[in-house]
Amino acid sequence: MIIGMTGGIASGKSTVARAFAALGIPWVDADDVAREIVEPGEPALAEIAAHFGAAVITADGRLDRRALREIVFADEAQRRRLEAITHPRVRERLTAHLARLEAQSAPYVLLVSPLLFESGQAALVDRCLVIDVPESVQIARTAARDDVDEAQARAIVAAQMPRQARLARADDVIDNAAGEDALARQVAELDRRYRAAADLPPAP
Ligand SMILES: CC(C)(COP(=O)(O)OP(=O)(O)OC[C@H]1O[C@@H](n2cnc3c(N)ncnc32)[C@H](O)[C@@H]1O)[C@@H](O)C(=O)NCCC(=O)NCCS
Ligand SMILES: Nc1ncnc2c1ncn2[C@@H]1O[C@H](COP(=O)(O)OP(=O)(O)OP(=O)(O)O)[C@@H](O)[C@H]1O
Repeated sequence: MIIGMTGGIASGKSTVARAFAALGIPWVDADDVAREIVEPGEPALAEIAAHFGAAVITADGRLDRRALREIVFADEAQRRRLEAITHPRVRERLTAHLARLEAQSAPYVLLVSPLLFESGQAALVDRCLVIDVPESVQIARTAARDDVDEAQARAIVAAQMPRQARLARADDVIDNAAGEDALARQVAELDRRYRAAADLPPAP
């Protein structure tokens, strides 16, 4: 069984994934895979350089992520162009990662992705788990964590699926506006349900 975990920027996906990992559940993160496919030498990086120009490539030939971020979150057409280059490759590599994880005979596995619904990755999973927080919490946590100002955090949130639309597609929801204790309880309860669905005993 593959659980797709999603939520907007800074909703807490990595934090929740670590809590599942502590219960023995393996996971793959779409943001990590999206980084792998633009490493030097990868065809996606060459396509990005051809379309966006030298301004998005650093002196040592790597992707200048900040420069590209500033372009694509200010211009939807450019963001769509970037996604046309990256998303098919991300999906292809995720499929291979998930097959490898499933072969490890874990009770179930997690695909963690900010764009599970937006980029067609939901087709790769059996159930969708949404990590839900109000937008104000997302913006505050993004600005506190990343090298991103509040206006850009708002632009990134605006480029993602609206909160209510995401919730409407959820099979399960974790409310991550509450504290870490409440989060741990919700993860333990879901883990019990997922193991029961997979017909396996609970974690010790
Ligand atoms: C624009 C890029 C270069 C910015 O890089 P940066 O290191 O600043 O951010 P990072 O990759 O860590 O992403 C941070 C968050 O931004 C959000 N985000 C990233 N890409 C997108 C997008 N196309 N649409 C909406 N939100 C996005 C996600 O919530 C993500 O978790 C990078 O995000 C990118 O290449 N995006 C396109 C690939 C993609 O869609 N990745 C998302 C997972 S498939
Ligand atoms: N329940 C919580 N209470 C307080 N802070 C939290 C909680 N959950 C997560 N955070 C903090 O919020 C920030 C975002 O969390 P995290 O990195 O897990 O989100 P994410 O959804 O994986 O983000 P992204 O996809 O943007 O990388 C982190 O700084 C994290 O420590």
